[in-house]
Amino acid sequence: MDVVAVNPAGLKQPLADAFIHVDDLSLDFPLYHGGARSLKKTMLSMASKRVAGTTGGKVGEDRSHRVVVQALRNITFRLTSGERLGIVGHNGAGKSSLLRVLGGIYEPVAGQVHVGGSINTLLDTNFGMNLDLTGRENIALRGRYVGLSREGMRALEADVEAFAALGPFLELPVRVYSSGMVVRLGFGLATAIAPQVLLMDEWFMAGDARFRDKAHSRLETVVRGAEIMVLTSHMPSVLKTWCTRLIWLQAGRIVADGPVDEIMERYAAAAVPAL
Ligand SMILES: Nc1ncnc2c1ncn2[C@@H]1O[C@H](COP(=O)(O)OP(=O)(O)OP(=O)(O)O)[C@@H](O)[C@H]1O
Repeated sequence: MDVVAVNPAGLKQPLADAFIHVDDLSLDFPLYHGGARSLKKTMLSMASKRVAGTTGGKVGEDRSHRVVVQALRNITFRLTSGERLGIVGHNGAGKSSLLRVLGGIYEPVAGQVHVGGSINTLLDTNFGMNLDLTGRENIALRGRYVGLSREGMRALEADVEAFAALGPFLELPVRVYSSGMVVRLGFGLATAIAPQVLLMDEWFMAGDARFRDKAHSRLETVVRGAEIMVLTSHMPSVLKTWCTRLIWLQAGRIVADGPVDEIMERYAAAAVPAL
Protein backbone atom coordinates (compact mmCIF):
# COMPACT_ATOMS: atom_id res chain seq x y z
CA MET A 1 0.00 0.00 0.00
CA ASP A 2 1.31 3.42 -0.88
CA VAL A 3 -0.53 6.74 -1.16
CA VAL A 4 1.58 9.54 -2.51
CA ALA A 5 0.25 13.06 -3.01
CA VAL A 6 2.80 15.12 -4.86
CA ASN A 7 2.51 18.74 -3.74
CA PRO A 8 -0.88 18.38 -2.00
CA ALA A 9 -2.34 21.88 -2.11
CA GLY A 10 1.16 23.17 -2.77
CA LEU A 11 -0.11 26.29 -4.41
CA LYS A 12 3.08 28.27 -4.03
CA GLN A 13 5.34 26.27 -6.35
CA PRO A 14 4.97 25.90 -10.11
CA LEU A 15 3.73 22.37 -10.61
CA ALA A 16 4.28 19.70 -13.22
CA ASP A 17 1.35 18.21 -15.15
CA ALA A 18 -1.22 16.49 -12.93
CA PHE A 19 -1.75 12.73 -13.06
CA ILE A 20 -3.51 9.90 -11.23
CA HIS A 21 -2.11 6.37 -11.28
CA VAL A 22 -4.12 3.65 -9.53
CA ASP A 23 -2.72 0.11 -9.59
CA ASP A 24 -4.53 -2.95 -8.24
CA LEU A 25 -6.19 -0.98 -5.45
CA SER A 26 -8.38 -2.72 -2.85
CA LEU A 27 -10.21 -1.24 0.13
CA ASP A 28 -12.00 -3.06 2.98
CA PHE A 29 -14.26 -1.81 5.75
CA PRO A 30 -14.21 -4.16 8.78
CA LEU A 31 -17.75 -4.96 10.03
CA TYR A 32 -17.32 -7.74 12.54
CA HIS A 33 -16.00 -7.01 15.99
CA GLY A 34 -15.16 -9.64 18.62
CA GLY A 35 -18.32 -10.91 20.23
CA ALA A 36 -20.90 -10.61 17.50
CA ARG A 37 -20.59 -14.22 16.28
CA SER A 38 -24.19 -14.55 15.21
CA LEU A 39 -23.93 -11.34 13.18
CA LYS A 40 -20.80 -12.73 11.49
CA LYS A 41 -22.61 -15.97 10.61
CA THR A 42 -25.67 -14.11 9.33
CA MET A 43 -23.65 -11.68 7.21
CA LEU A 44 -21.49 -14.39 5.62
CA SER A 45 -24.45 -16.65 4.93
CA MET A 46 -26.44 -13.81 3.34
CA ALA A 47 -23.40 -12.68 1.35
CA SER A 48 -23.01 -16.16 -0.15
CA LYS A 49 -26.60 -15.90 -1.46
CA ARG A 50 -26.09 -12.42 -2.90
CA VAL A 51 -27.83 -11.98 -6.20
CA ALA A 52 -26.56 -9.86 -9.07
CA GLY A 53 -27.95 -6.35 -9.16
CA THR A 54 -28.33 -5.83 -5.40
CA THR A 55 -26.81 -2.78 -3.72
CA GLY A 56 -23.69 -2.52 -1.55
CA GLY A 57 -20.16 -3.87 -1.78
CA LYS A 58 -19.25 -7.56 -1.50
CA VAL A 59 -19.26 -8.93 2.06
CA GLY A 60 -16.51 -11.43 2.83
CA GLU A 61 -13.72 -12.39 5.26
CA ASP A 62 -10.26 -10.84 5.27
CA ARG A 63 -7.01 -12.69 6.08
CA SER A 64 -7.63 -12.23 9.83
CA HIS A 65 -11.13 -13.78 9.48
CA ARG A 66 -12.88 -10.49 10.15
CA VAL A 67 -16.09 -9.85 8.25
CA VAL A 68 -15.45 -6.94 5.91
CA VAL A 69 -17.19 -5.04 3.12
CA GLN A 70 -14.87 -5.34 0.15
CA ALA A 71 -15.64 -1.80 -0.99
CA LEU A 72 -13.03 -1.76 -3.80
CA ARG A 73 -11.27 -4.66 -5.50
CA ASN A 74 -8.34 -4.67 -7.96
CA ILE A 75 -8.99 -1.18 -9.31
CA THR A 76 -6.49 -0.09 -11.97
CA PHE A 77 -6.64 3.05 -14.15
CA ARG A 78 -4.55 6.05 -15.16
CA LEU A 79 -5.61 9.64 -15.77
CA THR A 80 -3.54 12.34 -17.41
CA SER A 81 -3.93 16.08 -17.65
CA GLY A 82 -7.13 17.03 -19.53
CA GLU A 83 -9.18 13.97 -18.54
CA ARG A 84 -12.54 14.31 -16.75
CA LEU A 85 -13.58 10.98 -15.30
CA GLY A 86 -17.10 10.13 -14.16
CA ILE A 87 -17.67 7.17 -11.85
CA VAL A 88 -21.04 5.41 -12.12
CA GLY A 89 -22.49 2.40 -10.36
CA HIS A 90 -25.32 1.19 -8.15
CA ASN A 91 -25.78 2.39 -4.55
CA GLY A 92 -22.85 1.03 -2.56
CA ALA A 93 -20.79 0.18 -5.67
CA GLY A 94 -17.75 1.98 -4.19
CA LYS A 95 -17.85 5.36 -5.96
CA SER A 96 -17.45 7.59 -2.89
CA SER A 97 -14.91 5.20 -1.40
CA LEU A 98 -12.77 5.50 -4.53
CA LEU A 99 -12.95 9.31 -4.38
CA ARG A 100 -11.89 9.22 -0.74
CA VAL A 101 -8.93 6.95 -1.45
CA LEU A 102 -7.80 9.30 -4.24
CA GLY A 103 -8.13 12.22 -1.80
CA GLY A 104 -5.99 10.41 0.81
CA ILE A 105 -8.91 10.13 3.27
CA TYR A 106 -9.10 6.30 3.23
CA GLU A 107 -6.07 4.05 3.17
CA PRO A 108 -6.29 1.07 0.81
CA VAL A 109 -5.54 -2.44 2.10
CA ALA A 110 -3.63 -3.25 -1.10
CA GLY A 111 -2.39 -1.57 -4.25
CA GLN A 112 -0.86 1.76 -5.12
CA VAL A 113 -2.31 5.25 -5.57
CA HIS A 114 -0.17 8.08 -6.91
CA VAL A 115 -1.72 11.50 -7.35
CA GLY A 116 0.42 14.25 -8.86
CA GLY A 117 -0.67 17.87 -8.46
CA SER A 118 -2.56 19.98 -5.94
CA ILE A 119 -5.83 18.33 -4.85
CA ASN A 120 -9.20 19.71 -3.80
CA THR A 121 -11.76 17.20 -2.54
CA LEU A 122 -15.37 18.40 -2.71
CA LEU A 123 -17.35 15.76 -0.84
CA ASP A 124 -19.75 17.71 1.29
CA THR A 125 -19.92 21.36 2.16
CA ASN A 126 -19.06 20.77 5.85
CA PHE A 127 -15.82 19.03 4.92
CA GLY A 128 -12.85 20.52 6.78
CA MET A 129 -14.96 23.06 8.66
CA ASN A 130 -14.65 23.66 12.41
CA LEU A 131 -18.15 24.40 13.72
CA ASP A 132 -16.81 26.08 16.88
CA LEU A 133 -14.96 28.74 14.88
CA THR A 134 -16.60 31.73 13.24
CA GLY A 135 -17.11 31.89 9.49
CA ARG A 136 -14.21 34.32 9.18
CA GLU A 137 -11.93 32.10 11.29
CA ASN A 138 -12.82 29.14 9.07
CA ILE A 139 -11.78 31.12 6.02
CA ALA A 140 -8.43 31.93 7.64
CA LEU A 141 -8.01 28.29 8.65
CA ARG A 142 -8.52 27.11 5.09
CA GLY A 143 -6.14 29.74 3.72
CA ARG A 144 -3.42 28.62 6.16
CA TYR A 145 -4.06 24.97 5.34
CA VAL A 146 -3.37 25.54 1.65
CA GLY A 147 -0.38 27.76 2.42
CA LEU A 148 -1.61 31.07 1.01
CA SER A 149 0.47 34.22 1.29
CA ARG A 150 -0.90 37.21 3.24
CA GLU A 151 -2.11 38.71 -0.01
CA GLY A 152 -3.72 35.41 -1.00
CA MET A 153 -5.46 35.26 2.39
CA ARG A 154 -6.94 38.71 1.88
CA ALA A 155 -8.19 37.78 -1.58
CA LEU A 156 -9.68 34.52 -0.24
CA GLU A 157 -11.48 36.32 2.57
CA ALA A 158 -12.93 38.97 0.23
CA ASP A 159 -14.01 36.36 -2.32
CA VAL A 160 -15.73 34.02 0.16
CA GLU A 161 -17.32 36.88 2.08
CA ALA A 162 -18.87 38.28 -1.11
CA PHE A 163 -20.03 34.88 -2.34
CA ALA A 164 -21.50 33.56 0.93
CA ALA A 165 -23.27 36.88 1.70
CA LEU A 166 -23.60 36.05 5.38
CA GLY A 167 -23.28 39.63 6.58
CA PRO A 168 -22.71 39.89 10.35
CA PHE A 169 -23.11 36.10 10.73
CA LEU A 170 -19.56 35.72 9.40
CA GLU A 171 -18.43 36.84 12.90
CA LEU A 172 -20.46 34.12 14.66
CA PRO A 173 -19.58 30.44 15.25
CA VAL A 174 -20.67 28.22 12.38
CA ARG A 175 -22.70 26.04 14.77
CA VAL A 176 -25.37 28.78 15.01
CA TYR A 177 -25.82 28.89 11.21
CA SER A 178 -28.82 27.37 9.45
CA SER A 179 -28.02 24.43 7.16
CA GLY A 180 -28.31 26.68 4.08
CA MET A 181 -25.88 29.18 5.60
CA VAL A 182 -23.37 26.41 6.28
CA VAL A 183 -23.70 25.31 2.64
CA ARG A 184 -23.02 28.87 1.47
CA LEU A 185 -19.85 29.19 3.52
CA GLY A 186 -18.64 25.64 2.83
CA PHE A 187 -19.30 25.91 -0.87
CA GLY A 188 -17.70 29.34 -1.12
CA LEU A 189 -14.61 28.08 0.67
CA ALA A 190 -14.27 24.84 -1.25
CA THR A 191 -14.62 26.54 -4.64
CA ALA A 192 -12.33 29.48 -3.83
CA ILE A 193 -9.20 27.40 -4.31
CA ALA A 194 -8.50 26.10 -7.80
CA PRO A 195 -6.71 22.73 -7.70
CA GLN A 196 -4.99 20.75 -10.45
CA VAL A 197 -6.92 17.64 -9.41
CA LEU A 198 -10.58 18.08 -8.50
CA LEU A 199 -12.35 15.18 -6.73
CA MET A 200 -16.07 15.80 -6.47
CA ASP A 201 -19.19 14.00 -5.26
CA GLU A 202 -22.43 14.94 -6.99
CA TRP A 203 -24.01 15.65 -3.59
CA PHE A 204 -21.69 18.61 -3.44
CA MET A 205 -23.82 20.24 -6.11
CA ALA A 206 -26.99 20.04 -4.03
CA GLY A 207 -27.99 23.29 -2.37
CA ASP A 208 -31.03 25.46 -2.05
CA ALA A 209 -32.58 26.44 -5.37
CA ARG A 210 -31.89 30.19 -5.24
CA PHE A 211 -28.26 29.57 -4.45
CA ARG A 212 -27.74 26.92 -7.12
CA ASP A 213 -27.33 29.19 -10.17
CA LYS A 214 -24.70 31.30 -8.45
CA ALA A 215 -22.99 28.13 -7.21
CA HIS A 216 -23.09 26.49 -10.61
CA SER A 217 -21.16 29.22 -12.41
CA ARG A 218 -18.57 29.25 -9.64
CA LEU A 219 -18.23 25.48 -9.75
CA GLU A 220 -17.87 25.58 -13.51
CA THR A 221 -14.89 27.93 -13.16
CA VAL A 222 -13.18 25.51 -10.77
CA VAL A 223 -13.95 22.51 -13.01
CA ARG A 224 -12.65 24.24 -16.13
CA GLY A 225 -9.50 25.32 -14.25
CA ALA A 226 -8.70 21.79 -13.05
CA GLU A 227 -6.42 19.61 -15.16
CA ILE A 228 -8.07 16.42 -13.96
CA MET A 229 -11.54 15.91 -12.51
CA VAL A 230 -13.05 12.80 -10.97
CA LEU A 231 -16.81 13.05 -10.39
CA THR A 232 -19.23 10.51 -8.91
CA SER A 233 -22.77 10.89 -10.13
CA HIS A 234 -26.05 9.12 -10.77
CA MET A 235 -27.22 11.79 -13.20
CA PRO A 236 -26.64 11.06 -16.93
CA SER A 237 -27.02 14.74 -17.87
CA VAL A 238 -24.29 15.77 -15.38
CA LEU A 239 -21.96 13.03 -16.60
CA LYS A 240 -22.53 13.84 -20.27
CA THR A 241 -21.93 17.56 -19.71
CA TRP A 242 -18.84 17.34 -17.55
CA CYS A 243 -17.01 14.09 -18.30
CA THR A 244 -14.81 12.76 -21.10
CA ARG A 245 -14.57 9.19 -19.79
CA LEU A 246 -16.56 6.89 -17.47
CA ILE A 247 -15.68 4.04 -15.16
CA TRP A 248 -18.57 1.78 -14.18
CA LEU A 249 -18.19 0.10 -10.79
CA GLN A 250 -20.17 -2.89 -9.62
CA ALA A 251 -19.72 -4.19 -6.05
CA GLY A 252 -16.26 -2.62 -5.87
CA ARG A 253 -14.93 -3.81 -9.24
CA ILE A 254 -14.52 -2.05 -12.58
CA VAL A 255 -16.87 -3.60 -15.13
CA ALA A 256 -16.26 -1.06 -17.91
CA ASP A 257 -14.02 1.92 -18.65
CA GLY A 258 -14.40 4.03 -21.79
CA PRO A 259 -16.12 6.89 -23.62
CA VAL A 260 -19.13 8.46 -21.87
CA ASP A 261 -21.85 7.58 -24.40
CA GLU A 262 -20.80 3.95 -24.75
CA ILE A 263 -20.54 3.27 -21.00
CA MET A 264 -23.76 5.19 -20.23
CA GLU A 265 -25.64 3.03 -22.70
CA ARG A 266 -24.31 -0.23 -21.24
CA TYR A 267 -24.86 0.98 -17.69
CA ALA A 268 -28.43 2.15 -18.37
CA ALA A 269 -29.26 -1.23 -19.88
CA ALA A 270 -27.93 -3.15 -16.87
CA ALA A 271 -28.16 -0.94 -13.79
CA VAL A 272 -30.44 -1.05 -10.78
CA PRO A 273 -32.06 2.40 -10.67
CA ALA A 274 -30.33 4.56 -8.06
CA LEU A 275 -32.20 6.78 -5.60
N1 LIG B 1 -17.40 3.86 6.88
C1 LIG B 1 -17.87 2.71 6.40
N2 LIG B 1 -17.91 1.59 7.20
C2 LIG B 1 -18.34 0.41 6.72
N3 LIG B 1 -18.76 0.22 5.45
C3 LIG B 1 -18.73 1.27 4.64
C4 LIG B 1 -18.29 2.57 5.05
N4 LIG B 1 -18.38 3.42 3.99
C5 LIG B 1 -18.84 2.70 2.97
N5 LIG B 1 -19.04 1.40 3.34
C6 LIG B 1 -19.53 0.31 2.49
O1 LIG B 1 -18.71 0.27 1.32
C7 LIG B 1 -19.50 0.01 0.17
C8 LIG B 1 -19.25 1.12 -0.84
O2 LIG B 1 -19.80 2.34 -0.32
P1 LIG B 1 -19.68 3.73 -1.11
O3 LIG B 1 -20.18 4.78 -0.19
O4 LIG B 1 -18.32 3.86 -1.65
O5 LIG B 1 -20.72 3.48 -2.29
P2 LIG B 1 -21.27 4.49 -3.40
O6 LIG B 1 -21.09 3.80 -4.71
O7 LIG B 1 -20.68 5.82 -3.23
O8 LIG B 1 -22.81 4.49 -3.03
P3 LIG B 1 -23.99 5.61 -3.20
O9 LIG B 1 -24.25 5.75 -4.68
O10 LIG B 1 -25.14 4.96 -2.50
O11 LIG B 1 -23.51 6.86 -2.54
C9 LIG B 1 -20.95 -0.13 0.64
O12 LIG B 1 -21.29 -1.50 0.75
C10 LIG B 1 -20.96 0.53 2.01
O13 LIG B 1 -21.88 -0.14 2.87
